[in-house]
Amino acid sequence: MNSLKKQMEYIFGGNIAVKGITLKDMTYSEVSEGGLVLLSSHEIREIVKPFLPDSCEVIISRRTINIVRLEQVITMRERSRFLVVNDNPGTTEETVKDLKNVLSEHEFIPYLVNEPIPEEFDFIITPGEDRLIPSEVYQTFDIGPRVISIETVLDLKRRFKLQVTDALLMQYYIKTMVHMTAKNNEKEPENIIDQNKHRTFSEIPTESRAMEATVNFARQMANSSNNNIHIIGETGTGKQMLAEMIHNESVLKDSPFHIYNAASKDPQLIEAELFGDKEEGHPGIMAEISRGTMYIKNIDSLPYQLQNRLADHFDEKTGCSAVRFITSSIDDLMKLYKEEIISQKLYSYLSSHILKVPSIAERKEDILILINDFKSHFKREDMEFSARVEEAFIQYDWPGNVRELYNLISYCVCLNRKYIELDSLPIFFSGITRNFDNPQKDSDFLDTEAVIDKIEKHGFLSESIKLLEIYLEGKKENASYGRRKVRRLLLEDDIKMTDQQLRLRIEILDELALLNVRIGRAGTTISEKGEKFLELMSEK
Ligand SMILES: Nc1ncnc2c1ncn2[C@@H]1O[C@H](COP(=O)(O)OP(=O)(O)OP(=O)(O)O)[C@@H](O)[C@H]1O
Repeated sequence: MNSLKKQMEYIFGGNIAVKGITLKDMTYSEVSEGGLVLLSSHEIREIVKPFLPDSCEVIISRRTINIVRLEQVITMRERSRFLVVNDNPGTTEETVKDLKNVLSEHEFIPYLVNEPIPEEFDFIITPGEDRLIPSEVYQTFDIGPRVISIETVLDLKRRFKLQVTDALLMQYYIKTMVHMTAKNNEKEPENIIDQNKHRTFSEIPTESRAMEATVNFARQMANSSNNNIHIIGETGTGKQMLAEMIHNESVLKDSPFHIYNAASKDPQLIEAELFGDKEEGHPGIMAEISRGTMYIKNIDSLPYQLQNRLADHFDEKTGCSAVRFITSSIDDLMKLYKEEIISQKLYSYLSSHILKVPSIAERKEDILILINDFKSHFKREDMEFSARVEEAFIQYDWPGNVRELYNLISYCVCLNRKYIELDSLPIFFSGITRNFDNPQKDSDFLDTEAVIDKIEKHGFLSESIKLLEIYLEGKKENASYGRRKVRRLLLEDDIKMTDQQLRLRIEILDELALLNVRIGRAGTTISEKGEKFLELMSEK
């Protein structure tokens, strides 16, 4: 799943917001109305269907072999015979077909797990399933897991009406395949949601007194014998994470952690899911749970008439140390009770052990700490934010809290740059620039010597300066120049460059954050840092 998500992010470069979810983490509220769902295979369609709102469009990603990884196989002597090993008959057949299409000079024989090994072949080939290889005797080519196909990429382009040519998208596609190949041996960072499964309180990075108090209280509750805990906090503050931590540090840690989200559901469905459905013949979650922690999020969305029934269940399970209930809400419990959203009986169960998770606005001292934590999570400790970006992060209100902060850092990671400037941040982050009408100069961030050093490794400094000047001209005229026009303007200054040389220069300047390279009509523009660099160079 991580791999498919990464491919999408690399290919579409931030033009599409991508969220990855594994089957085991799927819940009813995971996909919002009107979203587009890309499934990794046909097989999971029926399993996923009940979790998706009717208004969702579902497409199945066609997967194919990663051509970039075929280098060695392409150079083998002709008419070599390969035994193809994959995880099921369907995917084996598809892999054989794709290999035959691309490498018609060789022969490919499908291998079916649990069937005798065919008699005659020279090598084994597998798309990342080397654990299934039936014989160690033969030389094996592992061509890495199958990748999203170009048809699916073009299909997505059409559906999202992206302003990018097929040719450019194709180039990004190939670049992504090369990237996937180069990174193949590196361990992908785990999904942060999966991480909660092993997380404990010691992993909450904080210097906020409010957060510290919450964690200390949670630690005490984890090991106390009370069955009910209620967590209050704005969206994305980490309520679910805290609930999982409580579970992980309690005596129940080896039992399951169940999640039920009561938000945006039909009352009859909630009743059937929690308390059973006689016609369908299932007893309901409450009757089925015999051990572990049950986390019910958005408890205030539970229909009023079901609340006392739930409270009765709490009653039944009180004293039974095998089950604990943790509930959560965004609003304060007293307010919910006063507004008659929560019944008196349920209130009396929930109000005795309350944890409040502070919002980011209430713990601004933690912003840079959290950012460092996320940078190391993505193994991108080298990524640096300019002083203005850091300042803007502190100023911003973060309505989506830690989730929004995490998403923004993962966006920055996808930019694949060392230095992040204000104008590298996504447009939706507009709130951040509001306070910067009079921006202070960010001179200490620009290490001119290091920049010159890097530029000179790839060509003449004077040429890159000219290039930046051209883009500055373009910015003043409010025009984004294509490469052909840039080459013509360079020629006027007697600088002759092939398209490939120009592309490389642009890439280097992009890496140094002196240029902002964007796909499609947005085009390439000079960044604030690029302008600053030109200013400093003209003073020299
Ligand atoms: N202190 C933290 N350190 C690291 N990651 C955190 C922290 N707090 C939250 N997160 C991450 O932020 C994201 C949101 O957290 P979580 O889902 O627990 O929030 P929530 O309050 O339950 O949100 P909602 O009410 O919208 O469901 C998760 O990916 C979580 O792992």
